[in-house]
Amino acid sequence: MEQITLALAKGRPAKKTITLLEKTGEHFPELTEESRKLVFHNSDQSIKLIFVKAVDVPTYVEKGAADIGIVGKDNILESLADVYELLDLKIGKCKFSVAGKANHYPADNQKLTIATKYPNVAKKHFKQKGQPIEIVKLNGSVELAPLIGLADYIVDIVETGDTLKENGLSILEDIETISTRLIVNKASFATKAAEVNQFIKQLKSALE
Ligand SMILES: Nc1ncnc2c1ncn2[C@@H]1O[C@H](COP(=O)(O)OP(=O)(O)OP(=O)(O)O)[C@@H](O)[C@H]1O
Ligand SMILES: O=P(O)(O)OC[C@H]1O[C@H](OP(=O)(O)OP(=O)(O)O)[C@H](O)[C@@H]1O
Repeated sequence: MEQITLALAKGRPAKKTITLLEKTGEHFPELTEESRKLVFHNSDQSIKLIFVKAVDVPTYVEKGAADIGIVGKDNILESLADVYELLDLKIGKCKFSVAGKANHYPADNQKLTIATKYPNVAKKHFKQKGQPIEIVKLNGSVELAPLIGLADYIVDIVETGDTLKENGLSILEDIETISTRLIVNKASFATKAAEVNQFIKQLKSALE
């Protein structure tokens, strides 16, 4: 059996993903919550685990630097990466929504300014609606943009809705539901079929 490289998103979803991984029966002896290491191996060295910034996971997988990636659907959609998405891990659940100070769009078809961490997702959504937009790409605190007049609306992740509520914003539309997914490099899916399928099988039973 060949070794597979598994890229995990660092940050918010990592803890639940690691718990799930441990449930597959694979043990990573050096992996602890405090560790700052970025590369780990399981006991029989069949899996190399690498920790990558969430937004970079689809790139690692598309380029073949990792055979498998575990990352939020938000990052997969935004990356436009050409990978197979094979499993929904049903964790990290949230959604993409459009929000603003007003709970409706202007009556005319005027160009709207949209602030977001996810320009590709926002462009695709408004293109489908035939709504002209201009994107303001931000890297966080997106809810601030409509409050200070930087944008008319935002496209952002909503989980509990608390951030919107506490900033006086309302949802105009939901775009898509998000959860953590397993993605696979297209070449690896052919050349390491046995290894990849075995890992997916283990994850599926850990999910039951
Ligand atoms: N309430 C939420 N807000 C943001 N992301 C969430 C939420 N709930 C689940 N997620 C998932 O967690 C991922 C974000 O994790 P995290 O915030 O650690 O990453 P990040 O945005 O890359 O972090 P950083 O702030 O370091 O840039 C998202 O890609 C999404 O799939
Ligand atoms: O609906 P809620 O439960 O309030 O969660 C949604 C918020 O969480 C995320 O921000 P994050 O904490 O990642 O901070 P950021 O501003 O750096 O993106 C997201 O961008 C929203 O702002």
